[in-house]
Amino acid sequence: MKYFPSTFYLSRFAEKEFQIQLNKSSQRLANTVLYLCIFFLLSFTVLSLESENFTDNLLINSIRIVIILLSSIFIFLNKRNNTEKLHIHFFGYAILFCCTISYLFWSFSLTHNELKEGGPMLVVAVITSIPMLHLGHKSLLWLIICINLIGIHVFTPVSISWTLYFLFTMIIVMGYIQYQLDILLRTQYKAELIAAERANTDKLTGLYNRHSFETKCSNLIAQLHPSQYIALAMIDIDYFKKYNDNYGHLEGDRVLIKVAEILNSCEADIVIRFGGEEFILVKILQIDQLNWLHDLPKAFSNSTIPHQYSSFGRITVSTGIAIAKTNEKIVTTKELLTSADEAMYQAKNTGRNRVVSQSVIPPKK
Ligand SMILES: Nc1nc2c(ncn2[C@@H]2O[C@H](COP(=O)(O)OP(=O)(O)OP(=O)(O)O)[C@@H](O)[C@H]2O)c(=O)[nH]1
Repeated sequence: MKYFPSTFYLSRFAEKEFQIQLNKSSQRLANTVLYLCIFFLLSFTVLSLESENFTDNLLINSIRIVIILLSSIFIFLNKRNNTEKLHIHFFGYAILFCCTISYLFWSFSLTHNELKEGGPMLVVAVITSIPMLHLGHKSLLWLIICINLIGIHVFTPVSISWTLYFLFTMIIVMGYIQYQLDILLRTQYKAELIAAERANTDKLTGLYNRHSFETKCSNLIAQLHPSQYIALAMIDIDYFKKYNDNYGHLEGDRVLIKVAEILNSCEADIVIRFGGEEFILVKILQIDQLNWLHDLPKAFSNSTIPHQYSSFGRITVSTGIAIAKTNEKIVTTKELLTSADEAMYQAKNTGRNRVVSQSVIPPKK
């Protein structure tokens, strides 16, 4: 039996992304609970000031003030925190939560001394629900909770059997709810991932579609090292209208699938069906790879797809490649695309079934 959905439900990468998303949504809830804690702790301190037993309870009041300060720091840090570090930050946050809430009840029992059997039940109910906020490091958080409960038992006038009874009951109930919640949230996340993947994928060829082009290309440009080049190739099937008109659209679809297969084997970093019979390939190149795709016409002649209405007698493609080296200025996706488009039309106008490359020099900003 697998106990922690975090270890088996999603891939490692997806799990990390999921935790970041979850922590972000828990951030506000966590802050609200901390504000409440601060409010209660301040009230107890003020009450103790009013009843003039502040100095009698000096240790307790000092702990209250320390927790108030710590909580305020956490709220401040939490608001400034970036998403990447939130995971680690949130763990510290969860520990503070456990301690603050335990202390709150301890404090409450000391002030009113009338928690009786209901006291530990409430304490356990609240505390056992805390790990729900943070889906990582569960075992450690449960351990902290148990230590806190022992503390509460020591400081409140309740029999050990009641505390243990409530502790085990609540752990079973909350553990079950948590397990279901873990599965539910991850199922939802998985469904979102699948929907996003579908929205970014071309149904016919299985390649990424235009929708995801901008983001993927910008991400690739951001990874470029100074010694590397980036190449964007725009590929257009020649005389495809004639193919459709004579062989029919279904046959045309089959050609698109075959073309996608050939392009997929070109070792590009990104392969996109840009729309209609246009494809885009993007790749980071080393200096010795600058003739990338120059034998693409040969690849199409090897896997002959007959097209008797083309002057070549088979399916061919015209390719325009834009190559940029980003030594000083950063090239943009738009600049690459415009240049590749120009080169592709040059390939069309000079006879089709060929590759035309041109360098892109980003304009001075
Ligand atoms: N079968 C099929 N055809 C498509 C699809 N999307 C676009 N097309 C067809 O692609 C053809 C594009 O034709 P044109 O833009 O005139 O280009 P072309 O005939 O290839 O001519 P050149 O590019 O000048 O060589 C049109 O007939 C569109 O109907 C598709 O998903 N399936």
